[in-house]
Amino acid sequence: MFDINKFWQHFNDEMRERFNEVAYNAWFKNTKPVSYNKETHELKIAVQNPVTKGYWEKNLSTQLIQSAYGYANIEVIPVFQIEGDSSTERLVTPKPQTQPLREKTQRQETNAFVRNLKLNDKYTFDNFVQGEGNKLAAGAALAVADSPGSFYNPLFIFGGVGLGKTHLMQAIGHQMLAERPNAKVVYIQSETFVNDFINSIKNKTQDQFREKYRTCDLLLVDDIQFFAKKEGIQEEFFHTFETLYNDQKQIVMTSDRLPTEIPDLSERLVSRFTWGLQVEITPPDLETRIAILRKKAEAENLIIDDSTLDYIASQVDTNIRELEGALVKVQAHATIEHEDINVNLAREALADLKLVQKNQGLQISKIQEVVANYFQTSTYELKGKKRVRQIVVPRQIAMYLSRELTDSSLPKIGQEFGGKDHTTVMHACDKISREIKTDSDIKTAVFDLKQMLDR
Ligand SMILES: Nc1ncnc2c1ncn2[C@@H]1O[C@H](COP(=O)(O)OP(=O)(O)OP(=O)(O)O)[C@@H](O)[C@H]1O
Repeated sequence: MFDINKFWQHFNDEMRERFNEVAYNAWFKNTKPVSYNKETHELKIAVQNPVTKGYWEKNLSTQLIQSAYGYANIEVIPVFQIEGDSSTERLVTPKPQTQPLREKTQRQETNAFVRNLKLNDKYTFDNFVQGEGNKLAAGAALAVADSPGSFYNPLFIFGGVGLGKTHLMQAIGHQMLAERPNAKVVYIQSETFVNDFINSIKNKTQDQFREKYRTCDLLLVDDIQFFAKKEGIQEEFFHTFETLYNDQKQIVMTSDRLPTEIPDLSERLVSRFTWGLQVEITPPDLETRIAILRKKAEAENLIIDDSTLDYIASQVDTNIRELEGALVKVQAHATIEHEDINVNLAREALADLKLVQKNQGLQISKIQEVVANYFQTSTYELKGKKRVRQIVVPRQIAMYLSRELTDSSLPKIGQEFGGKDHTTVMHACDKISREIKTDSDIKTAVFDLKQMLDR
């Protein structure tokens, strides 16, 4: 009799030995066996999200089959299903991966020159706290670090300012260097690529430029949105990308928005960027913010009780860099005042900071409220799915105004409108922009609403 729970325990024990804690938590902690069919030998396994599913199918199935064979002498057929993923992050599912043109080349370990540019020692997987807003991105980064060049290539991480995109990207670099110290890892800001390219033209050193970028094992390009509208650079990057991709070298990019939202990014780059995986990081919830602060406090040997951590975390809700800044500020205040850190001290230290971002700038929720009132409908309907004209038009106008009057990305707006796709928002924005020119009712409504929102 094959007891799946006992077997699962046995398999997990084996895997715990093989994987470090971060990887173990990512792939096994929330993965559970569901059922085993002794006729068909299908072993159903529930995983949390598509990244985990992909990783299991590609990298862990064989080990599972072997383990089951060793344990009970049966050949199981693993079948994966995604269960209850409440995550708010978006995962843009890859198009079928096009096969690289050339055969995988033997990695050149010897004589490889190390080009470990400015990786921050602190940006490792161990120091990265996983939470709702980043767990898909973290899983994808771990998967890429595990099988560079073959799993999700390129990996495109996008999201707002200070949410850990650079941290995750560099963690992949650290892991590669830990496993292959001679690997050539190139980490750059996209502006560096631009400057290097321009200098190489000026100094007639294009060969060296190409050598630097086209022969690395891992290319990490931060903030790729700065390639917007730079045609020559895009052309050069396209060739860099092609060479690396065809050699099955891993490419990881970050951006504050999706490739389709980067102005004048060439079609062929947009399409290549979608070959792999695009995954979003969204702002951390309170629990994750507390966990991040706790980790930082431990690293600095600071003793801070839970209620104080809770207080600091509640003051900064969108940007982890600012959250860290708040902790430094509290720490400095304690040193100057020669006092222990507690809630009162934290309150004093942060009093002068206008840290709570949610009151800054116009919020999408405010736009929804004003638009709903104007059209005598409700925010509930604006976020809903009804396709009748009396609701569709206000909804599209609200989306258009959210795009015009806030810094929010299309995915973020989609999310605020009941989890709609960014293409729906894009369509609404295009449509209203056109109709303002041709339909005087729409024009008047948008004009009035803008006046109302202009506090
Ligand atoms: N999940 C996390 N766990 C621990 N630290 C984090 C986490 N996310 C972000 N940080 C820390 O927050 C700071 C900002 O992160 P990072 O620079 O990676 O953000 P970013 O998304 O690349 O920002 P930008 O858009 O400005 O480039 C870093 O010090 C990073 O270590």
